[in-house]
Amino acid sequence: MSDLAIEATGLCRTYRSRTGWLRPQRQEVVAVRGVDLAVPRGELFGLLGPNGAGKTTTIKMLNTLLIPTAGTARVAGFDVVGQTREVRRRIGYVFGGDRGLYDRLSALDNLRYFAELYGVAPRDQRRRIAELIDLVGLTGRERERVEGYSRGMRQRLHIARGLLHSPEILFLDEPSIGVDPVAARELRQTVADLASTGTTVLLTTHYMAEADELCGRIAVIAAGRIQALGTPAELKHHADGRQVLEVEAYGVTDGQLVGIRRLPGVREVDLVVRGAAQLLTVQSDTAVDVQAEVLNGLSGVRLGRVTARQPTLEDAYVAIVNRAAADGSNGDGTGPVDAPADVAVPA
Ligand SMILES: Nc1ncnc2c1ncn2[C@@H]1O[C@H](COP(=O)(O)OP(=O)(O)OP(=O)(O)O)[C@@H](O)[C@H]1O
Repeated sequence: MSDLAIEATGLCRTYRSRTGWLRPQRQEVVAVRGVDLAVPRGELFGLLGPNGAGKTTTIKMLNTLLIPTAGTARVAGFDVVGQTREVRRRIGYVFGGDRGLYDRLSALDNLRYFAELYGVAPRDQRRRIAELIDLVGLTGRERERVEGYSRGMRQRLHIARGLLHSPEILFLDEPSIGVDPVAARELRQTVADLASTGTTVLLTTHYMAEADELCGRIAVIAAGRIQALGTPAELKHHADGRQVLEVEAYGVTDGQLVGIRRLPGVREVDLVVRGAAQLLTVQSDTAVDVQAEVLNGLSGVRLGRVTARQPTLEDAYVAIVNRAAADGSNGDGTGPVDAPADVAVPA
């Protein structure tokens, strides 16, 4: 038996579609362009990246829902193209969102139904379902209809469903999407508990903090390629030599952002909306003090708290994704990736 739960070599996927009906045109999107992965059994591995990076496409190839256009992958030791049945028997797949549960049924009845569907032996069903309800923290609520469940509870029930047939490997695609912070914390606890049972977990997420807390190693994917891979501590080195200035502001204009991006020593500029305020984050070289220049560039804007701090893993992630966008690191001239709304364009 291989020590690797997941191994991929040169995995690629191109989508071909047609647009227009009068003069149909063929369109090609290269979603994944040469992904190599080696995930040992029992690891909680994170796949992180901006929108459109290729995370879901990668997961779908690994769990046999999509055929790679090039490259190979083995999951639980079996080939994802030639041995789909063996792979499917050993994996679970849980994706974020609301689909896939019966609202009118209780959690218990949902799990009973899916246990039948997944072929869990009748004599094992009762014990397995009880174990899973306990694992995902729904004990005491299992007889209530799912329609009354919060998003977080539903998501934990999804995880229980994905684990019914005791998979060796669980793919968790954006489990915390749309879940409030408290429920997201409970969800993270569930994932951590699950990993401690020895199940290999491949988690995709947009949230660096989530990956940081949970994952042994993280691959940052952008433009269909792995741009960086390592433990959270290793990834943090991508922001070495930088310092971060955070400014709470009200009404920063695009023109001002462009001006700040052009300041000497500025490496990344990121603006996110936090309630009524904006949070401007400026990464700069430690050798250059940009604070006075940045505040000068914001003249006329009402400012709140101004904080200088050390870079976090999130800052390192922004640096990795932006570097990929800046050098169009697709390597084939297809240009930069789309940065998500909450990730800055490169300075
Ligand atoms: N069925 C499809 N047909 C055509 N293009 C597709 C299809 N599915 C995905 N794509 C494209 O492939 C690229 C990668 O998409 P993918 O869904 O794998 O990214 P992702 O990292 O999971 O993004 P997100 O975080 O937004 O879910 C994107 O450019 C996307 O538009």
